[in-house]
Amino acid sequence: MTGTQRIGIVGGTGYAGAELLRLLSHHPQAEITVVTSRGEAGTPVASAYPQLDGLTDLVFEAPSVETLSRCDVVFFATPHAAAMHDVPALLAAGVRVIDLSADFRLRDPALWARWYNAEHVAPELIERAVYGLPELTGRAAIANADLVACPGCYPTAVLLGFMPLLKAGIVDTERLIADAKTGVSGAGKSLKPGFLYAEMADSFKAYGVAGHRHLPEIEQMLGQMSADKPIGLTFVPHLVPMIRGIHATLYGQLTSNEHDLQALYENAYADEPFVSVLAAGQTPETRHVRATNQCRIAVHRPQDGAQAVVLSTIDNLVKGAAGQAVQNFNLMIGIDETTALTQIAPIP
Ligand SMILES: NC(=O)C1=CN([C@@H]2O[C@H](COP(=O)(O)OP(=O)(O)OC[C@H]3O[C@@H](n4cnc5c(N)ncnc54)[C@H](OP(=O)(O)O)[C@@H]3O)[C@@H](O)[C@H]2O)C=CC1
Ligand SMILES: CC(=O)N[C@@H](CCC(=O)OP(=O)(O)O)C(=O)O
Repeated sequence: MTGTQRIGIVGGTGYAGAELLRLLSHHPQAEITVVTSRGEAGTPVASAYPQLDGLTDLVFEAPSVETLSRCDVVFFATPHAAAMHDVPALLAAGVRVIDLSADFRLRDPALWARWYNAEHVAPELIERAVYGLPELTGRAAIANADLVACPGCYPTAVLLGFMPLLKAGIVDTERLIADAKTGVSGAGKSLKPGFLYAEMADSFKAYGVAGHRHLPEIEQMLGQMSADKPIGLTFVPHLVPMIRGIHATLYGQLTSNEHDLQALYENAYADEPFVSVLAAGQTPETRHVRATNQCRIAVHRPQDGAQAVVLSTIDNLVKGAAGQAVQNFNLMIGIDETTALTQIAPIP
């Protein structure tokens, strides 16, 4: 086990960066050393977040490799196509990197370029990056990594929901459906007219139906967990008027009648600290995972038919972003994976 780690957070004024600050402020082995913002450089961090009054004297700094090299571990909570510019120099300086953005999630840089409308500037590092979904990737690979690509929020909910079915090989992998809903914090803090209160409160809509950038990421990882079977996924995201939370309803055509799906899911996640399988017949709710690193899953087989229906819920900012990043951090430094991640959702 390593000692206290000096932490850098790039993108400290954004929602995912703020969530990292919230979680790491009480982490026994994290000393937050650098928090960046280009727009707020020079401003005290606690003036942006009164919740942190008395907990930090830090001042936002402009991001630079020189500044961030003072850290042992740097978290990037920046929009896509930002981290890839600085990661090569940070790794060369011996800094370990946990990237919450999509820069190192896709194995194929040409596919990445198509979905993210940019040329990848560090394609040579993609192989080196470990996909940071501990329940799928395995702990040893993450522990040994110096570059972790944290999954997207929708991929986390969808992959954890489908994984037992695909690993057991009992669904048609070419006819999978993921119907997912997210809260508005998924879109980040920057101002966008479509996310004004008057535009989205008391309303509900699908978006990205023709193709969302999480589709290739989900397909890539579904392929990996099903021993490279061909994958066909219909993925439709929706925006619901809540702040946090993802609810994914997943459909898979069963190819075998012989499985007790409830037992399959309970066994698959029996040892996972952050995945709870609900009792038969129950349905998860986003409020029960709010501000926690939990994924709550229920598996159903309506009318004992050929369709498995899986309901998967997470908090997009925690298990879908900052919490998962801290889970990876804990594994990387060899401490209990649940450190600083044992929050209980507020009631009500
Ligand atoms: N919100 C969510 O639910 C989830 C987010 N993520 C990912 O986390 C990342 C951050 O998302 P989110 O917090 O929502 O986004 P926000 O828009 O809320 O925040 C972005 C942050 O990055 C900083 N920033 C922007 N551009 C750059 C740049 N070129 N270099 C350095 N800093 C920059 C901004 O501050 P400033 O401009 O002042 O520097 C701001 O602090 C994204 O990649 C997102 O996809 C992942 C899963 C879920
Ligand atoms: C409401 C909303 O816009 N949600 C975002 C969620 C994605 C996100 O946060 O980005 P990651 O790829 O890092 O997970 C979206 O659909 O693009």
